[in-house]
Amino acid sequence: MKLVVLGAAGRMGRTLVKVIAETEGAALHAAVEREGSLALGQDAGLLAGAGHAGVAITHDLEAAMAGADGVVDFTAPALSLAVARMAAERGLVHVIGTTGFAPQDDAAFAQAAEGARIVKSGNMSLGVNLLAVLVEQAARALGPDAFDVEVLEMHHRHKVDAPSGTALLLGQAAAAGRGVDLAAASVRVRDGHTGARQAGSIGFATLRGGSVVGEHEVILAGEGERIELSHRAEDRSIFARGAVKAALWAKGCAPGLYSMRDVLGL
Ligand SMILES: NC(=O)C1=CN([C@@H]2O[C@H](COP(=O)(O)OP(=O)(O)OC[C@H]3O[C@@H](n4cnc5c(N)ncnc54)[C@H](OP(=O)(O)O)[C@@H]3O)[C@@H](O)[C@H]2O)C=CC1
Ligand SMILES: O=C(O)C1=N[C@H](C(=O)O)C[C@H](O)C1
Repeated sequence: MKLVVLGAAGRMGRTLVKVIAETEGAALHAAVEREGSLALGQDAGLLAGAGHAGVAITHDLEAAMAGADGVVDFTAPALSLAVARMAAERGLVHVIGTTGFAPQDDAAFAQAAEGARIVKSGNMSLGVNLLAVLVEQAARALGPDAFDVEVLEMHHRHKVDAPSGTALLLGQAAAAGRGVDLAAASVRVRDGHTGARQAGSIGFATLRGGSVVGEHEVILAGEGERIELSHRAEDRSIFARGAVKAALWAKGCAPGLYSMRDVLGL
């Protein structure tokens, strides 16, 4: 499968180039960065520490997508939205790991998925997607009156969006377990005299610092006992391996909008 890596000089882009080189059935077709990037013209494999790939990083997205089967995209919301439309016009696979979208962007992805095979997830790792299943079960079993749900996350100092896509995915799993709407139930910030905790709310807490790859914890706190379900990412390759697996899986699917739970059969 011929894959285009967007943001090829970024943290995830470089990891993806390495994982593609190691994955049977996947090949690096093109590597894209923004116009003016210092990475333009460099060999994507050498930049990623994966050996010579024979693919020079380009800013020409149209040319990069010509002849490709799919695009793997861990970049920024504006680019991912534009590329979803381009993937739809070409009937391509578009794997979207980018986070930080606005709620109204969902409609644009649903429309693009009429032509493209889109796999979109705030976290592409097996471990986090299994954790989401466990959180959903726990929230369903415990109910909102006896147990309060809080989602904590910590990431490296360079991360630009909050709460993380994973925290929102886990909050969504808790909301689904309880049969409530996350947007209505979530409390994203607490500051000053907040009053007592609102029953049934799903709280979020965000930490940023250093080089932390990604840590998430869902706490279900009751009277006299507390359940803590957590995941620690130690290496970005867990996300990249999930994304490449998603691309290979989606190639055989009809156009549509899929999640990592679909890919992993969870
Ligand atoms: N779903 C998942 O499993 C995971 C998701 N992520 C998400 O992936 C995204 C990227 O993370 P990370 O790799 O750490 O970030 P980086 O900033 O290291 O990489 C992003 C790359 O995309 C490039 N880029 C952004 N906008 C454009 C554009 N319009 N045109 C061309 N290139 C562009 C950036 O270039 P420039 O620096 O010039 O802006 C940069 O090289 C984030 O949203 C993050 O939350 C990360 C890990 C796992
Ligand atoms: O920006 C990151 O680094 C990560 N982003 C994703 C998120 O927002 O949850 C996934 C992972 O935790 C790393």
